[in-house]
Amino acid sequence: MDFITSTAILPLLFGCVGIFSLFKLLQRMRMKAYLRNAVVVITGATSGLGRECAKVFYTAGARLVLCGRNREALEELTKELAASLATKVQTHKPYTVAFDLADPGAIVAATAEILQCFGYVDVLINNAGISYRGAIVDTTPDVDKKVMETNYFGPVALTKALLPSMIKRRQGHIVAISSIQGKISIPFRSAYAASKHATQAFFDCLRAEMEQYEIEVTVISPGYIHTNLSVNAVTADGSKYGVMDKTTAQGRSPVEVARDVLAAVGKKKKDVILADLLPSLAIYLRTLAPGLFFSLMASRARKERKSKNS
Ligand SMILES: NC(=O)C1=CN([C@@H]2O[C@H](COP(=O)(O)OP(=O)(O)OC[C@H]3O[C@@H](n4cnc5c(N)ncnc54)[C@H](OP(=O)(O)O)[C@@H]3O)[C@@H](O)[C@H]2O)C=CC1
Ligand SMILES: CCCCCCCCCCCCCCCC(=O)OCC(=O)COP(=O)(O)O
Repeated sequence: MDFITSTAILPLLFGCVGIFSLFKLLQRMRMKAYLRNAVVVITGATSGLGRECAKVFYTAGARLVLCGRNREALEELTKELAASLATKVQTHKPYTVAFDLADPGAIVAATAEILQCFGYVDVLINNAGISYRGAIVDTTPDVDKKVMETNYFGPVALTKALLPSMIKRRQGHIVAISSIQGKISIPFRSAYAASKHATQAFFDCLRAEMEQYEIEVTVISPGYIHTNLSVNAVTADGSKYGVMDKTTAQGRSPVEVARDVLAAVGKKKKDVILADLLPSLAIYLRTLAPGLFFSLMASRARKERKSKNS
């Protein structure tokens, strides 16, 4: 046995580890080269995950176009990035473009402004979004529309507006920040879950249709992240929810999630779930045992209703 170990198994083991390390190294080098100097547009860069994505892509040497509604917050972020410590790669001063994704008219003008910054776009990260809290029976159609405009129609319109220039160059990468709720629906999130399911469906179609032009599509579905998403959420009557939910507060750090987004984009992943075991299992349960999943969700709705009424 000792003879076999020393003459066959150990060299084989070292060989495998060596090949694996070399593969990882090459993958990292390819990823860095892909993102260095790439023109990356990030929507919702004023806060939360978008803001952290701006930092990691900036540090990776990307040429950024930062988008959001709040012009001052975008300028502030640009200054913060410029003041950040020197990195190993050359960094570039970001451009900013302020517009409202829920305003279809604004997207046409914003696209022209985005394309003027560097002349083309390599990566579009559709990150901006709002969440929602409410019962379906109490929710006004205007609230459903607002969530769909921000999370679905806006990103779809921006993507479509940027596609012709990507197709012409036969180069580009579209990223959609969806959610675990783009894979499963949980009670009292109807408009949000619907917008994220629509996002998943649209960008899955886009991936298939863009393959001929070598344009990549990545859909990223995170679980809870510690941002202001719940605070900024809209309620059934259109007012701001204004509460930092426990689930949000206990969510992953946006810094870590932004690093995972950078890696997913760099590796040109097609579909990525960034969540703990339970949400990941829930996705399987929804597919393999839908009846059981629906019972669990109904019980969750009962409990939530009870705790609200008590
Ligand atoms: N936090 C979480 O638990 C999770 C978040 N996600 C997703 O991550 C993405 C980022 O959210 P997160 O960082 O958490 O939340 P934040 O509320 O911190 O950030 C949302 C961003 O979207 C922008 N935004 C909102 N509405 C509009 C609009 N009408 N037009 C343009 N920009 C808009 C905001 O910018 P401004 O207000 O300046 O316009 C802000 O920069 C969202 O798509 C969300 O669904 C997914 C899973 C979990
Ligand atoms: C085989 C055993 C399987 C057990 C499965 C039990 C079912 C557990 C349900 C788990 C539900 C997870 C929901 C996760 C939701 C989530 O991560 O959402 C991310 C967001 O987008 C958050 O937005 P919100 O506005 O809702 O805070």
